[in-house]
Amino acid sequence: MVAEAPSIHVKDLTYNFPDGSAGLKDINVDLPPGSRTLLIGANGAGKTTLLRLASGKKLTTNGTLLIGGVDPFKMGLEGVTYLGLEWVLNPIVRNDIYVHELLASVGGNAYPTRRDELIRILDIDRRRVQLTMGLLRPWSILLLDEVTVDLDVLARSRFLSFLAQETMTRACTIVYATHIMDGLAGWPTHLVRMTLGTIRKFGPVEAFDLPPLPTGREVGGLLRNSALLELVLGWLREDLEERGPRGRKMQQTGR
Ligand SMILES: Nc1ncnc2c1ncn2[C@@H]1O[C@H](COP(=O)(O)OP(=O)(O)OP(=O)(O)O)[C@@H](O)[C@H]1O
Repeated sequence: MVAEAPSIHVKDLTYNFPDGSAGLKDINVDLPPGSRTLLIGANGAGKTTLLRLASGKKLTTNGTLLIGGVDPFKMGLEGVTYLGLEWVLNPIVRNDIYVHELLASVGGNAYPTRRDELIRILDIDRRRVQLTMGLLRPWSILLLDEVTVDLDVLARSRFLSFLAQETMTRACTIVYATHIMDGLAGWPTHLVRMTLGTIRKFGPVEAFDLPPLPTGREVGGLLRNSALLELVLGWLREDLEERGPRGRKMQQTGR
């Protein structure tokens, strides 16, 4: 990890949506410089909301949010990149502009080495150029909101290696919200577990008890999952049991 990379510090942060509904409650998280964090939680747990707040796109309702020691909303921070699906699936990629022209339009020619490396790693075609455009400028904080759904497993694996390499060679810090645990073993340095707008637990990967895997390549005829996926499956089952089925209230009141 590179020491001058920014840290992420969130203290007693509560956020309500403009319609008054609760978004995040009492969030406390500390992620060190140069860390690679996986943000994990069921649909609707608040991952996107937290990432967008950290990117400075929303005003924090109360509490403290500091990226590299400063408030991203007030400072309009340079070097904080938020990439979500709305960015990578933007229909711009379906028009006829060439890859190099698109990359040049976001300053690609200023970073020829990064541009060419990203083109190689992502095996760029028009669908992937959008992701490259978002990653091109050397960010110091990357907030990724599952952007790899469109990548095949080889491209995703190379992309994850590229991100790990970035944190080891430049001053940068990554938070990645994903539901796809495939190929992530060994990638994160930290985990954050979110449930219903709250942080359930966070810390270095070593602080989490990864469930023991059954020995042998197969279990009951199925290939075994990674320890990370087993851990996350356990969390989501627990969340589901605690929360109950969606729409239960509606069903009850409708009877
Ligand atoms: N602008 C908004 N106004 C009111 N409620 C919202 C708004 N945006 C999101 N929500 C609600 O807040 C909750 C958290 O949403 P969020 O998108 O942060 O979850 P998430 O963990 O990223 O989910 P997913 O895994 O499905 O992307 C959800 O119940 C969502 O419906």
